[in-house]
Amino acid sequence: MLSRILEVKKEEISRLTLPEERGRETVPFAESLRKGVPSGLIAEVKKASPSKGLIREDFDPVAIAKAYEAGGARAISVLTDRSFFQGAHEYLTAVKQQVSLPVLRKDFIIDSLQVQESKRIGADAILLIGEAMEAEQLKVLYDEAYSLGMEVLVEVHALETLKRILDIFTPQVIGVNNRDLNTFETSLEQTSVIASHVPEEALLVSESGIYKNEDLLEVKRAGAEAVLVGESLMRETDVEAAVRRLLKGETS
Ligand SMILES: O=P(O)(O)OC[C@@H](O)[C@@H](O)c1c[nH]c2ccccc12
Repeated sequence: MLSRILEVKKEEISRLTLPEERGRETVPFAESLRKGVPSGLIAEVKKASPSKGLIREDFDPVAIAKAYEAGGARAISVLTDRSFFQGAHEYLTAVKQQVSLPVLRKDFIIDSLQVQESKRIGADAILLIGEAMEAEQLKVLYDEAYSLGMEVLVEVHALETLKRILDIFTPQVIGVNNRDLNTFETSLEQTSVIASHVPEEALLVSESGIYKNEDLLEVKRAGAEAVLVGESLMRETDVEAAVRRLLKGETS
């Protein structure tokens, strides 16, 4: 699956022209998550996914992001990939303009042009997926993002991938994707597999497959300092109440 997505991305990049700068001032991402520790929540605006199909029919990205903020999330993730996740750049720009939390651009970023584009559409942080490129290339895009004033969530699924990256540098924020992007298999245990190899100074985020407060407690016990949650919140009618239930009053 991941390789199919990357093929489509390469084609998109070949046609990419940079939009005008649309965002506002950037808001610190890692710092906001650290304030949420022990469970800084990145809540994701996600309409659909290749594994689950359409997740939410009644889809108003700004209303959802505002409910996430009111419920106690520390950052908002917005899917901008159109082809596989029915996302849009416009969703991110709109959320950035109307919500004060930092906004993470969730997409398959493998090229410098996409990093520049992220800044222009208003991202405070971007996702870089370890499995999507060589560690050297990831470092180049990582440095470029920081030089533009953005931050980076470096995601890995496999321990091997993390080791390749740590051989080169230590990212400030490291995410474990509990879902394997090739098979879609999801297991929260992946967080414990990775956690003991993550350097102390990096902030560890556990991503995907978190449905309830017990799941959150499980990944926290494994060492996660923040979580990234999409589907389970997107399926709820009252999104704000769902965030509160997930966090169970653990953050202010
Ligand atoms: O909907 P979930 O299971 O709560 O997962 C959210 C997020 O982790 C997931 O959307 C995700 C993690 N890494 C990605 C990379 C690309 C696209 C999507 C993702």
